Order: sequence, then C-alpha cells, then structure tokens
Amino acid sequence: MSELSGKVQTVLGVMDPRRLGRTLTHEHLTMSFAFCYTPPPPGQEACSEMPMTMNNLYWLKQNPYSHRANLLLNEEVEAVKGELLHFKEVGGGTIVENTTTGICRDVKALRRLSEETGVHIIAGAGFYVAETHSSETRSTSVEKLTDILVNEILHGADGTDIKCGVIGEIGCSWPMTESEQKVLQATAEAQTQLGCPVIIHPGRNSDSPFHIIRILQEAGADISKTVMSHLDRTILERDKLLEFAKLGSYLEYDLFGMELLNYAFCPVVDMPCDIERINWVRFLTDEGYGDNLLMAHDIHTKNRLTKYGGHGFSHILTNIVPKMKQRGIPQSAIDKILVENPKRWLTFK
Ligand SMILES: CC(=O)NCCS(=O)(=O)O
Repeated sequence: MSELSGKVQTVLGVMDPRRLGRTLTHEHLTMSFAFCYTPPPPGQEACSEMPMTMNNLYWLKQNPYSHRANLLLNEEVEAVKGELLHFKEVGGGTIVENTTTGICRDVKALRRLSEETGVHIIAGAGFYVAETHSSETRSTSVEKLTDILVNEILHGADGTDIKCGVIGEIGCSWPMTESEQKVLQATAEAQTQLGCPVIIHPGRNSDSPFHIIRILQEAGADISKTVMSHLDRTILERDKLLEFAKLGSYLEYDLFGMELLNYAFCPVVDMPCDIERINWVRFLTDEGYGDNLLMAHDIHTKNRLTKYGGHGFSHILTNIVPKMKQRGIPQSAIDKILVENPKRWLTFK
C-alpha cells in the first residue's frame, strides 16, 4: 500500500477525495497538437494560416486540425484561466488534465491555474502516442519507463516538484507500435506499485480498446481503475460496446462539444453529435454500466474555447446536464458520472 492510499493527488498536493466535487476527467488546459496538423481540403489551403476571426469560426469548427495556430492551446493560458473561473462559478470542482509527454505538458502552468482559480487540477504522467516519442523513449526498457512514471507521481514531473495524480492519457495508435506497447506494460507495473488511476487514449479502430485491455491485463494492471477514453469516436456499434463494457474499465464519453461533419483523423468515422453522446450514456446506464461512466470535453484546440466562439469548459454543466435530465436520465445517475465515479477512480488504492 502506498503513502497515497485513500487520497487523490492534485498539482497542489494530496487531498481528501471528498473535496473533488464535480469532475471533468479528460481535459487539456495547455498543450500543443502541432504534430497532428492535417492539410485543409483541396482548394482551401490558404485557410490554414487565416486569422481566427468571427467569419472564420465555422470553418475552424469543421476543420480544427487544418489551422496551424488553432493547434496551439498552450498560447491561451489567460483565456483558460477565465474559463476555469466560470467553471467554478457554475459548480465545477476538479479537472483532470491529461497532457502527457509529447504534447507539451506544462505542470507549472497547471499549478498556477489551480492557485489562481481554486479549481482542483490533477496532472497526467506518461507518454502520448508513438509519433511523439523521442528516440530515447523508444529505446528505453519497460523497467526504466516504469521508473519514469513512478517518479512523476511520487516526486514530480518535468524537473519540478509538481506531482501527477494519474497515469495518462497514455497514447496508443492503431496499429499499436512496439514503443506504445512498452509504455502500456510500464503503466501496468507502475499502477501495481502505486495503486494509481490510469487513463488510456485508444487508437482509432474499434478493436483498439480490446487490444489495449488485453495488454494491460497480461501485464497485471487493475482494469477496474483504468479509463478507456474517446469511446464516442471509437466503438459505434451497440453489441461491440456492450462486449467491451464487460471487461470492466471506466467508459469515457469525452468529446462533448465536438460536432463536425468530417473527422479528418479517421474519415470513415461519423463523429457523433452531443445528443447522440447523451443517447450512448443513457444506453449504457440502462444496461447497468452507470458505475463505469465518465464524461468530459477533451478540449485540445483553441476554437473550442469561449474566446473563439466555442463551448468552453462549462458546456457539460451548463448545457449537457439539463439535456440529460430532459431525456430522462435521473439526477442520481448524473451525480455518479460527474462526482462518484471520478472520485472512486481518482482515489489511490
Ligand atoms: C488530445 C487528444 O488526444 N484528443 C483526442 C482527439 S481524437 O480525435 O479523439 O483522437
């Protein structure tokens, strides 16, 4: 049993889990997604450099990854601070900040944001997808990777004394690379040592979450303390989703607010709209998985901030929760998703 047992760990230190309140389990407050730049559709090349003005906002919403500056959320710390103050005003308590090594994690900015807004922030340890792994990471052994993860939780990340409180988001591609597989095995080992929460970014294929859980299980992970993110764009077939739910991880719908026609990273996927996400949440609740559900926005581009006409970090509390109630999801089920399940997941064993 670790010294963190029964506690959660925020960027300001260890805390009683009862203080978390309403929690968004998958967000980014400062990160760069520059490596994911995707050229605009033919004939629209000039749009990638255009100013982020009112008349361009709809294009940005439809093509968020085709505009270079839009991928630099790390340029908007002041705007994010304003968003967090509003999140608190509307009843928000905690944000799990999933930025890991590879997409410009900035734990000092997270600590400052938490101090200045009063929102509890939990930082993520580990590595994003292989495309962002350094050559050093790729050649590191599972044992050394485990040491890095454990160190980020027990001693601090990126040369600071600011400690992470979850492992993840751990990035996986489809097909998975050897380096990603090693990081997953190290994640399982670090989780066994520390009893910590884990959160995974699956590849963009409905077989990816199954494959990841198998690797984690074989390496000894505690699947009941593991979140599978981005199910909204990953498993879009009911029977397959129920088959996955039986494996026992948390099931996260974390792209609330993201509504677009063309999902550039995987054009064969029809990205659901928010009402469809609510329907998935209701389906899983009705099927008995209410204790496994989590929700978030996974804001990772500028255009989703209210400064740029986006929905912002308060969208779930302000707009989605009332809609869930209107669609017959009881308050008790909503409280599980926003309070009880995050608390159980984030508490160290
Ligand atoms: C930051 C991040 O990984 N967001 C997920 C984007 S995706 O399109 O769902 O993979």
